[in-house]
Amino acid sequence: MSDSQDAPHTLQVALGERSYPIHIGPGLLGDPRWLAPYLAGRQVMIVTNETVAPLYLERCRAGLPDGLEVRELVLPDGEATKTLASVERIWDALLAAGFNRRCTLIALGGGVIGDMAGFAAACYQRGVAFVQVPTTLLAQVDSSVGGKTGVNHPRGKNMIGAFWQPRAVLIDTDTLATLPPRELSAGLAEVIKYGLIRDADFLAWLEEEMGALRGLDAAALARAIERSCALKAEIVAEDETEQGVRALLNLGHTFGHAIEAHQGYGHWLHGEAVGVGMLMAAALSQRLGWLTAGEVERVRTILEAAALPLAAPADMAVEDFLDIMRLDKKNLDSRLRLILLRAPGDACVHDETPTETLAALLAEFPRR
Ligand SMILES: NC(=O)c1ccc[n+]([C@@H]2O[C@H](COP(=O)([O-])OP(=O)(O)OC[C@H]3O[C@@H](n4cnc5c(N)ncnc54)[C@H](O)[C@@H]3O)[C@@H](O)[C@H]2O)c1
Ligand SMILES: O=C(O)C(=O)C[C@@H](O)[C@H](O)[C@H](O)COP(=O)(O)O
Ligand SMILES: [Zn+2]
Repeated sequence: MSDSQDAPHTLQVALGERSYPIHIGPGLLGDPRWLAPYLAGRQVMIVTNETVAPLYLERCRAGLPDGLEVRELVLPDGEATKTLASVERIWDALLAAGFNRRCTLIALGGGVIGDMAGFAAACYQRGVAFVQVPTTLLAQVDSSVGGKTGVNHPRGKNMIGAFWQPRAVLIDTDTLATLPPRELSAGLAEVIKYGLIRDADFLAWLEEEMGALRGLDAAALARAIERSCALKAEIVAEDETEQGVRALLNLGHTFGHAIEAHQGYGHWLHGEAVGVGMLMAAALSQRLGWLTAGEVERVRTILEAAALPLAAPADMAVEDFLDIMRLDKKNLDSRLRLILLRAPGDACVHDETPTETLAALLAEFPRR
């Protein structure tokens, strides 16, 4: 890549006085220019996990200016640890260190760390500063932006949480070099989501560039991250607390969250469950007469090219799906609200799917 491509790009999440930048580029971690401006005071806690710490904790620490009181908390890894008990560990560590309201939490890791550290920041002494330093593709394109924080409940994903915006998002694209291929594919599911809900040109570009993206081509990844963040920032700025358009970001999630909860958190990666959930949403859209068979096939083909699963778990019956989907946070007045596709690149919120149509889709969708 040329120097100009290497220079970090900055986007803005426009939320009035809580607006914040998303810096995207290689080599950001370890460079004090990027973290220092967003620290609330001298007390800083880096929250990370056992996988990420040996890879990037030292570099993150090196990116902090001298003279700070820096603590590190290394949590266990995995979606199954996205619990209130883990968040309590963060609060315990903050109190043990005597951290006050002007402390800053740095979330160094994937979406699990980001969601938990963000929720800990939202509640500690009724709210302290935090900075997102996402190290998975999924976290870089989605979870680090927009301020949804929280933890899982055995009955449902992200059931306990808060909207709490970070002071900045720092995306060091170099961190993707160590990401396992399965995690890269999981992140690609959320990237494909943006194309499907709002940007048909981006979807077509992704179809062309999927090989480059899976091969960790730096320029292709940088473009995918930037376009994804721009679309998310635009939607969040329009509807921070999901009263309307933000719900489109949930394409595939009503089905996907049901799979994650039913299978036991961590057995299916979030992105894998969302990927197959988007195919289910596309297939349901076809049953409602909105998508053609060819358009559903297009969705299936791009998910396959991203090496994502295309079938639901063999042991999930129709009622297993419906029981969990009835608890979904989008539902109002006991009606299921689903995100469906009018066309690739054009999603909508729909709460009038006949139960028999949904049940038939769930019964007939392929299992693996
Ligand atoms: N808040 C939101 O808006 C939002 C959006 C999307 C997803 N989420 C949540 O995010 C979570 C999924 O995030 P995720 O996919 O990042 O999972 P994750 O946080 O579990 O990270 C995936 C795996 O990659 C490892 N890892 C992280 N960075 C690495 C690196 N650079 N190199 C090697 N390994 C690395 C992690 O330790 C973990 O094992 C789910 O809990 C999901 O609900 C939240
Ligand atoms: O930011 C959003 O809004 C999203 O829906 C993004 C999703 O990719 C993400 O998985 C989110 O955590 C789901 O939110 P939830 O409210 O359905 O738990
Ligand atoms: Zn998601």
